Amino acid sequence: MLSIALIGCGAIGESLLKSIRYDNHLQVAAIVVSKRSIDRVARLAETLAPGASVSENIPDSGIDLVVEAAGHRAIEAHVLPALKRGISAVIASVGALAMDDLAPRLETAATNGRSQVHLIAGAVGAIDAIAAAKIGGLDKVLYTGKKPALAWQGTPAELQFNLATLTEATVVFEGSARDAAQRFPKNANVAATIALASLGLDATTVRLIADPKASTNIHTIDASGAFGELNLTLSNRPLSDNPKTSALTVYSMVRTLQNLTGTLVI
Ligand SMILES: NC(=O)C1=CN([C@@H]2O[C@H](COP(=O)(O)OP(=O)(O)OC[C@H]3O[C@@H](n4cnc5c(N)ncnc54)[C@H](OP(=O)(O)O)[C@@H]3O)[C@@H](O)[C@H]2O)C=CC1
Ligand SMILES: O=C([O-])CC(=O)C(=O)O
Repeated sequence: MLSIALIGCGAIGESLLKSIRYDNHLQVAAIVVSKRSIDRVARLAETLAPGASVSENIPDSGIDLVVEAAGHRAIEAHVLPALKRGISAVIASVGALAMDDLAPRLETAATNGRSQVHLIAGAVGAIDAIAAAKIGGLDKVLYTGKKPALAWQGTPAELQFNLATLTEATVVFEGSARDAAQRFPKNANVAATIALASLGLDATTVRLIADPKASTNIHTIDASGAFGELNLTLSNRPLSDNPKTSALTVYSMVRTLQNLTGTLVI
């Protein structure tokens, strides 16, 4: 039985709790949330994670694994200290690794604590294939992320375009995966994931598109190298609680957790 501290209980966190509720190998022992969310999440936990503590901090003992679904700042506040304490972590907010020196700090914390960081594939696929292709040598990796226009609300795209009146698919960003992840922390985690698995944050090219005609989150990877070529398109249904986030992200998180407790894993 893996005893989990879930960090964040928004769209992903709540959906994750529903998905793993009856898994005999996983026990959510703690849910770590901001002060303002404690009452709301304590009510949710009564049915979705009975017995879990709900507080602002990871308990001092009894936790085997930290699962982050809270955003970039929570990694700094909760994941880094947990890794140093010897508690491994599963991270959803992979784009955070494009910030400052967070990636090497996570590595140092995990080395010192003899723990491990698992970055989920999240809303995208073929991470295994591009990571393998990298070993033979990659020439080009382009990620294109297209979402409904309103999924770009609250992002820098809103300052440049009137999202509510767009009539055509519009490129809202073109550049490196590092810039994309830094400027669109809630919409470009997969850009960072693809980059970290392939050519790196600075050499992986990203294009982000707001499309008023789209009803799904469409992720495309075009890669080429010594292995040949890869062209992948996913058309993901968004979570009802958060149109920025695809349901596949939750399933990817569940799969990661199941692989940590399973005996025959794929
Ligand atoms: N890898 C991938 O493919 C994807 C990754 N993501 C990442 O997952 C994260 C979660 O996504 P989603 O659930 O849709 O987002 P939501 O905004 O629905 O939920 C995030 C939750 O995290 C909580 N939170 C924020 N900061 C902290 C903190 N320091 N400590 C504890 N809780 C905190 C918020 O609560 P409060 O309001 O109380 O602060 C909120 O309830 C996103 O921020 C994004 O970075 C998202 C989609 C895909
Ligand atoms: O959920 C998605 O479709 C992808 C996403 O938001 C991200 O990469 O941050």
